[in-house]
Amino acid sequence: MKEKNPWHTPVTIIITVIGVIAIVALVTVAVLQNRPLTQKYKYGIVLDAGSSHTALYIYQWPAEKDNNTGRVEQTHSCKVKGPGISSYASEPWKAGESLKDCIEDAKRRVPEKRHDETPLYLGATAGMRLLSIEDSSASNKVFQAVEQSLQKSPFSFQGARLLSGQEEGAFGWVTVNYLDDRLKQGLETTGALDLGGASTQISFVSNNYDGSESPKNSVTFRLYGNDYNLYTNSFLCYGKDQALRLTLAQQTQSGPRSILDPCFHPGYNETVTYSDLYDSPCVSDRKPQGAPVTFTHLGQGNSSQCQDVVKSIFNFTHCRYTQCSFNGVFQPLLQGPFGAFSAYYFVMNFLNLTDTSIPLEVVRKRLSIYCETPWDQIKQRHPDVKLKYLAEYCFSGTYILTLLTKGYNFTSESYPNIKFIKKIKGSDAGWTLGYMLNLTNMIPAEAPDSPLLPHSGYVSIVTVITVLLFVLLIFSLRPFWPRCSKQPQII
Ligand SMILES: Nc1ncnc2c1ncn2[C@@H]1O[C@H](COP(=O)(O)OP(=O)(O)O)[C@@H](O)[C@H]1O
Ligand SMILES: [Ca+2]
Repeated sequence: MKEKNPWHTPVTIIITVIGVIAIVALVTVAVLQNRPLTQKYKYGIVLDAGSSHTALYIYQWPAEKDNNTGRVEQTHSCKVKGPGISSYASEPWKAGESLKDCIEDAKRRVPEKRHDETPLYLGATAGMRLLSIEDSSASNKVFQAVEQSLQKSPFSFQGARLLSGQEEGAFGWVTVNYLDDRLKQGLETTGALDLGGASTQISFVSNNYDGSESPKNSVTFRLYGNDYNLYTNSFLCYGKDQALRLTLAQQTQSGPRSILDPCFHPGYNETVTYSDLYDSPCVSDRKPQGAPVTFTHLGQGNSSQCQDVVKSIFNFTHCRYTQCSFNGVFQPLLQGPFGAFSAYYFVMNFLNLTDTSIPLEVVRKRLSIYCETPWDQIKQRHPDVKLKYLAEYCFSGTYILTLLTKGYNFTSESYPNIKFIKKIKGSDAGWTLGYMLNLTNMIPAEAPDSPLLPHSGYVSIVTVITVLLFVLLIFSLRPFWPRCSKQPQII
């Protein structure tokens, strides 16, 4: 006789069906209820008005998660055509006009319904710092012109202002460490090295620096529950364009008709106007009296002499602190890894020298071979590179190595701690992101509460527990199971 399968009794079938429906319903509800809300983004726009050019950056972050780290990313950047806004001192309205194309671009990139809630900031750096020293009314007019132009945009314009060197250095440091997810996790931070055209910044955390020695170099932050005591310094006139002026001023003090410049390639030959060269507060007080109108700038391509000329723009004679970098500026002991960006990256990348595991001596050797290469050959090898940049890479490379080793005291041992970087996780390294995070209060002082589990972990646990409960339920109903006896049943 056939034994009847106890699972096939109507009671168990009903329990099973109800159970399965209950599990499916429970898991569905749990998943839907806790699903991350459809991703809606918020946006922020920062204009970096640098000395050589202006760039616009668009950032986005999930609308629900303003307070979480590592969530703001750069989605787009736009390079403004023409020079930096400080170059429009004599026709300020053109500074405002110059920004229009990138604003139009941003209008297309940010969804229209978000335009009026998207904050728009403009921060100006060393070019405008120099203009405000030279001619403060001209710099005010340039700011007025860009403000007028940006107020007409559909975005929520929050003002155009001059960043201090301290802010520029500190926000660059915030950007690098935010993008690397180092702040929320309380990890050892990365120092920031920013080389611009008119100024250069160094910012890092050093254990033996509490800010009491030279307080003007100290910036303190409380971010995600951690305290940071940051050392930062900005050297005005030590961006690479102004540093080049300093070396040219050094070589033209006697008012010569021509100079043989060791930092330019052999065969390089350009006419330079004295009044152009000395038209900057970095050198204007040293303009030689009775010089001719122009001089001929000839290249010599002599690396060791170039190093000497570059070294001569740094002053190491006085230091009223326990230790200094240069020009009497306090600097604590270097510590930790460093990210070097902006012109550090452009120059070292062009020279194929971004790999800092190459020994410093080899880097110097390769650079000297490059500097000694005739100008004609260099032009032939790089027909697509802007001639102004191309002519200056030998000087710029030498300046970078001198600034790092003689200026900041990096050694052959600590040089590999530097990484030349352009972007981190798709966002440009620079002060703009840190500036926006600060102004939108996007980095909280205390660590935000985070969910115990990620969404997927939560769903798995709910499913497993539900299945377990169901199995338990089935077993607890055992007394009601139909008897399953081995005895033959009487039909
Ligand atoms: N492709 C490139 N090659 C070499 N130098 C570059 C390149 N792109 C930009 N630069 C230089 O990077 C520097 C950027 O400085 P910038 O941000 O404008 O000035 P600052 O930060 O001092 O206000 C300038 O010296 C500019 O010439
Ligand atoms: Ca800059």
